[in-house]
Amino acid sequence: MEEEDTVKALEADGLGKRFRTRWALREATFELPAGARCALVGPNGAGKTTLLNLVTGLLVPTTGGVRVLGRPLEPSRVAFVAQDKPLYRRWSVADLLRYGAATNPRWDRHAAASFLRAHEIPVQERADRLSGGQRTLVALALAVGKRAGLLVLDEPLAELDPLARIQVMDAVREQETTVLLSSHILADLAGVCDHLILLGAGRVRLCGSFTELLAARPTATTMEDLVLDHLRDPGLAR
Ligand SMILES: Nc1ncnc2c1ncn2[C@@H]1O[C@H](COP(=O)(O)OP(=O)(O)OP(=O)(O)O)[C@@H](O)[C@H]1O
Repeated sequence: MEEEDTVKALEADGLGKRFRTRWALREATFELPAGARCALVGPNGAGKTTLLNLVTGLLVPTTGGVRVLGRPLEPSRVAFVAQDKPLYRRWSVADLLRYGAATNPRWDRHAAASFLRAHEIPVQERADRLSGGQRTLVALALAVGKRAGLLVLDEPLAELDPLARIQVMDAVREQETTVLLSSHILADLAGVCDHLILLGAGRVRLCGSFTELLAARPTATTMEDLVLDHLRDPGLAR
């Protein structure tokens, strides 16, 4: 039991990515405990998508590496909801579920189906005929079915109206697995996340649980205060 408690869901050690001569992310070292729901925030161009692509194995790091649940990164252990979701918009939701079943070794069709039922998503509908919020929920259902140890979401709230954002964040809150999600909508993250990684100009500026981070900065009373305080620092601009 003690050993289980100390296994980290995600560890990054000296993680960096350079595109030609430009570093998108440098020397990122952090860890997330199992069960954490972590907000990844930072200004445009700070390196959030790059970090998520490294954590999911879509990009190869220039330096350092990532471990998931104490082991070297295996893409099958990470579920990713990318910004452009879901992948095949001309397919029906049922087709997407069949694809999930065919491509994931630990596919849990009951979990995916009950997630879709709970959110009243019509499974015979084509993905491109669903609303943006429903499409995000379908992408989340596919991630839930994958039964991965880490769920990664890149700006799941972008372009969603307030009601859809609430629905998506409620769905994220229900997840028992470790979640890492990027967003610019701080107010929506605060009610769901308990950990924070703040990136600025390609470097990790803050990382930890809200409780620890707020205790270390007595002038901030909320996660939003904390982030805005740091974002106003001109050193964060690229
Ligand atoms: N494939 C690429 N080739 C060259 N440069 C890239 C590439 N991907 C990202 N970059 C650069 O790396 C930096 C970080 O980009 P990234 O997309 O990770 O930032 P971000 O924090 O996700 O930004 P946003 O909030 O605008 O989505 C930027 O300067 C970007 O131009």
